[in-house]
Amino acid sequence: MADFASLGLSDWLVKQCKQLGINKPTPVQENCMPAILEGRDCMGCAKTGSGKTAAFVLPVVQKLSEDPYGIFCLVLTPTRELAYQIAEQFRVLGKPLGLRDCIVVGGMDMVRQGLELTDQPHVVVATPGRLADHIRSSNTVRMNKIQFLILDEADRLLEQGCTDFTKDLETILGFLPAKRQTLLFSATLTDTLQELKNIAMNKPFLWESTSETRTVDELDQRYILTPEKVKDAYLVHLIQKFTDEHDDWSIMIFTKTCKDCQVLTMMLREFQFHTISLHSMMKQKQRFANLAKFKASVFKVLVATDVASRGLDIPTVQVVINHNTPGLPKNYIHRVGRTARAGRNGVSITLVTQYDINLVQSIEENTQTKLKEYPVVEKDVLKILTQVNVTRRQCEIKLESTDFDEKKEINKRKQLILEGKDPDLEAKRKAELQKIRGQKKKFQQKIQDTIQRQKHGQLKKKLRKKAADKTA
Ligand SMILES: Nc1ncnc2c1ncn2[C@@H]1O[C@H](COP(=O)(O)OP(=O)(O)OP(=O)(O)O)[C@@H](O)[C@H]1O
Repeated sequence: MADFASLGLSDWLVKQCKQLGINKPTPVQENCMPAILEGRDCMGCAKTGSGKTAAFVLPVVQKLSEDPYGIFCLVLTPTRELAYQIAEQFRVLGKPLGLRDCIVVGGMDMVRQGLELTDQPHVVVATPGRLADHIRSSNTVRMNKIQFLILDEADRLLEQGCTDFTKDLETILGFLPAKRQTLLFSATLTDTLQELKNIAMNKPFLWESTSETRTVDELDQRYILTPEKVKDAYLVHLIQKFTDEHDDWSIMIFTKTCKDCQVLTMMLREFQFHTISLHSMMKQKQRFANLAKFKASVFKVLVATDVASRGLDIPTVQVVINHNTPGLPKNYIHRVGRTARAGRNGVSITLVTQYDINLVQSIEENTQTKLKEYPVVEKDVLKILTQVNVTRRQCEIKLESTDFDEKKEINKRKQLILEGKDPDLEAKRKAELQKIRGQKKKFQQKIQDTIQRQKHGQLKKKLRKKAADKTA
């Protein structure tokens, strides 16, 4: 196996790696770093927690030490928390160089960011929306000397999910020099490979780990089949069990919506679990503060939406619980990848209702892994069922008395305005669409009823004929 020096890193950088416990290159580092140092575009697809960040940070820092000027490298990433984590790696590994970074993310002071950007940092780590805002609104930002463009979690940046980055990416890509190295990384790159290849134009070096499975072997993947109404009781039971048995374990719980995330946090607190939350309806400062407290193990339970599912590297996370079964296999891969990182063990437990069985099948097919049932003594869960459900309802009522839903509406309107849409017109369109859907449903129901009636009539006829034949 190669060492970092033989891959082309200077002695001082190898020393710097050692200080971080990075002694031997992981496969993604061993394979991608030489190509990047040679000047090639690169696409690296490797499992969660396999060291993809250092696979691009190290060659950039090496190159920067050889020829530093202007804003040298731009990293784009889908979430604000991830931007801070990546910047931290640049800062630590590039410390002997006096590397200067600038973080450009939404929810933080735009004026200050603007000033930092004009101060020509070596590395800019940004979320696409905020950086595109700076580019559109200011003529002082210069990025014409960029040597590296890096898209971390590249497939997420390009997919058209609930946050659509495509317009912002267009603005940013149009602003960058064509002559540059482009590096794309993710644990689920293959799903959008073609679109990604169009961004990395110079015949990119593509490296993909050869393993058949898409999740790490150190991860024990489990499921619990439960009716919807018993889900929360299972959740409380699991957390009680893990916190009783392992006082140094941290637990991440993923939920489908911000509201669910908030209610579950309130509920778990009622049961005296030290719980905090992370979702997009929180103020950014609160998001950072909560994540810092969770990382420092001040709080051992974090309830989060998918905003925390990608990239976050928190070594103490030993358990991931999916309160809802993720609709897409790749979301599952990233969520459960928050544990069992860098060779450590971890457990994931997905709560599955009868309606989610096909989702589990597609997760199993996609990851090439079979989820095993997690054994639970059912009567222990049933014992707490009423108490859990009553507590949840109380928390829901408490939340309804706040302006949580109102804030959601305001945020939605803000988002639509930012996208150049008229919120009232959109609401009208949505209502019309719902009306049409309702009519369609009614019509389908009518057809179904008629078919049922006809079948019933035919059956009756048959039975009558049978009875008549018998008596004859
Ligand atoms: N060569 C190495 N040896 C030991 N540890 C390493 C090495 N490279 C990176 N690490 C550590 O492994 C952990 C996971 O790395 P990283 O966050 O880069 O994973 P990733 O592949 O980007 O995962 P994800 O797909 O979830 O974003 C980090 O704590 C990092 O410091």
